[in-house]
Amino acid sequence: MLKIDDLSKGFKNFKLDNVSFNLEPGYIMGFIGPNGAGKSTTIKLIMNLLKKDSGSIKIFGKDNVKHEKEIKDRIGFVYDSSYFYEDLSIKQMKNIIAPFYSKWSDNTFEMYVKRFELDPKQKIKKLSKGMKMKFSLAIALSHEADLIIMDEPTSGLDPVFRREILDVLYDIIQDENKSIFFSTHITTDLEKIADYITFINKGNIEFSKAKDDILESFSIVKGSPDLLDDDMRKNFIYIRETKVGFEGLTENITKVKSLTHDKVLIEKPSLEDIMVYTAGRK
Ligand SMILES: Nc1ncnc2c1ncn2[C@@H]1O[C@H](COP(=O)(O)OP(=O)(O)OP(=O)(O)O)[C@@H](O)[C@H]1O
Repeated sequence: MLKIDDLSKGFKNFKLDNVSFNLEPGYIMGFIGPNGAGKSTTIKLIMNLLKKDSGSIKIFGKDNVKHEKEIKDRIGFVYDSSYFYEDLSIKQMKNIIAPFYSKWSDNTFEMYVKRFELDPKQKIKKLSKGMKMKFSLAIALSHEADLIIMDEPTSGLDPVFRREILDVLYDIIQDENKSIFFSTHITTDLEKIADYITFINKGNIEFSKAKDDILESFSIVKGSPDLLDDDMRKNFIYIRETKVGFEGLTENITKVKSLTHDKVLIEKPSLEDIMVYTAGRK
């Protein structure tokens, strides 16, 4: 579906550095990372809204620039800021967008408009942020796209809207030939629906793996500060220390257990823990 190899793009104060990852058909991949890590830059490069310096982006096995028109016909794209004409109504805007897609379906669009409780006569400028996102999503889902790409689709949405959007995404993925790639800061959403997580930090991919493998491979360790000698420290990605104890993230729990003779408390980290500790690593 999506294959990115050694993708680089430099700005004055930032470099997206040899980014590589793959997304197979039938899966949802979450794209996470701190502010300014390079998520939107990567998505813009995928959508050919920015020009890469080097590397390759293949979508449906084809170069994303050479075959842009054909590829975009099969992509549903949801961008984080509104790109609609504010003075038009939902229906008028839809009428402008629909002819660009070879497989546009008014029936599907109307189904989503109903499901999202949108009024087709309402002007775009009168829609709330959540309603605009729903409208974007209705557009993205109404032309039988095989790949849905979204930049922070759930940001700023309340939990009820968010859950509904996650349900829609989950329904789409029941078709094993479709995939979804989306960036988000809301890692709990990914814990619910993502199959794969790609984590970018300062323009570099930290990991791109199955969510279950990620959650399985990391552990949070809590213990007394006197356990932290140099040997022990080497096993941690990040350690937060106070006078009374430490808390650290490790990928090497067997070694930590043997060094501490089980005198530590071990917990399973959330994706947020993994992201925060990995990003905080010195
Ligand atoms: N057109 C541009 N010109 C110069 N620098 C840019 C440009 N676009 C992005 N950047 C810089 O590239 C870096 C990565 O930005 P990007 O928007 O990709 O991050 P992000 O991971 O999407 O962040 P956020 O989570 O805050 O949305 C930032 O330092 C940003 O200032």
